[in-house]
Amino acid sequence: MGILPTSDKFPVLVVLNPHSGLKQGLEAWENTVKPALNAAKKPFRLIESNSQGHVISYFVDNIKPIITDLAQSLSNVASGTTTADETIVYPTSAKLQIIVLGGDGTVHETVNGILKGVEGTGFVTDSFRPEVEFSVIPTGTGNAISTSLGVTSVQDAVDRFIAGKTVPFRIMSVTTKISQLYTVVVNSYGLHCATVYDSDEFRHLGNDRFRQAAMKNVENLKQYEGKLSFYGPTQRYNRGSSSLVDSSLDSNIAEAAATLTLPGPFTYLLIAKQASLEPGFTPAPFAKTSDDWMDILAVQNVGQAEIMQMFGSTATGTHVNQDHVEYIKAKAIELETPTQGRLCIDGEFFTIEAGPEGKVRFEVTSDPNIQIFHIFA
Ligand SMILES: Nc1ncnc2c1ncn2[C@@H]1O[C@H](COP(=O)(O)OP(=O)(O)OP(=O)(O)O)[C@@H](O)[C@H]1O
Repeated sequence: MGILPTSDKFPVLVVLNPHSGLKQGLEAWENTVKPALNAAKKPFRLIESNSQGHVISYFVDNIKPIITDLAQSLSNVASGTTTADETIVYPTSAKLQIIVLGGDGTVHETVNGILKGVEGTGFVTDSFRPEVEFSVIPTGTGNAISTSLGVTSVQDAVDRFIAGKTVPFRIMSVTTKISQLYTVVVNSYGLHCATVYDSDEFRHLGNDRFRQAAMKNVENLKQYEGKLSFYGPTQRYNRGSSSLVDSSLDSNIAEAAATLTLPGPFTYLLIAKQASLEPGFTPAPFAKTSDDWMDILAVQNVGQAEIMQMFGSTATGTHVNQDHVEYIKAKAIELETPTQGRLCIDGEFFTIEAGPEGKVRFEVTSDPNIQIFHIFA
């Protein structure tokens, strides 16, 4: 039996966003990541993002041929005595490695491009299910994924890639009547979303852009109308016992009746998959990159003093002990707003249409054809 090239010979895809953060991606690539790949004799293919949305369209258009090539590189040729007896044995899985030099938005584009590129094609099935292994090199602004995994530098991220240990990288689905996409870090509504929206004008300040924009929005604090409904199991933070306590054991997330409802209005609402959104800012301290929950931080109808008090404790995650903070882990939730609203999904903006027609459902799906991602940790 002859073995054709293995995945070690298949190129690592390197997605470089030269615009992320303070534009340090290219330098990190040339000075640290490329030399490490060359030293490890790992072939690579560089994909340089040239505009917003480029990475999504690249993967929508190319993921199928890439995975086909990868699967072929892993195929075994079982030989008989003559060439005519040879049969090709295709693998049931294939691991595609992707290094992202950018921020969370670039990981978001990569994940969405890959899943859009394979959806509805029968390309990912029980008999063949590719897996994607991400190495995220922190060269964005917030670097939420890297920060939440405790990655401290470009070199640390490269070392973890070379060491080769991965953990599941779970994602959330966000669905409305007319659209569907995936979130890797956080969905937000209210003050946080307004802050991200306004922060682009302060991009030259690096990480400080979020603080500047947050202060601007706290000064003009608004309340955001909306109702949040929970389906299936939930765990709610209990301040008395300082722990998460099962508040619904209902395992059916498709149930019509909500197990819990927060009536709003929301001052601040996060639906997070990562604990930290940037170094020193850990609003969802119980969130885990690899678990099958999403973490909801909800602050309803409070004033500037309560918001500032919360911000004062988010570095340590102790804000969950404050009276006005609700912290709940869930599998499926729906947000409905009485008027048109704005949702922020991994730094991108999305319009929520008013009323039941515009309802947005967030879910950590257990579909193995969606949860195909791992991350070097
Ligand atoms: N060549 C390009 N020129 C301008 N913008 C780009 C380019 N390529 C991608 N983009 C956009 O850059 C934006 C920022 O990317 P990214 O999220 O990686 O960095 P960041 O916002 O600085 O970091 P983080 O998300 O970690 O806070 C994304 O909206 C992406 O679509």
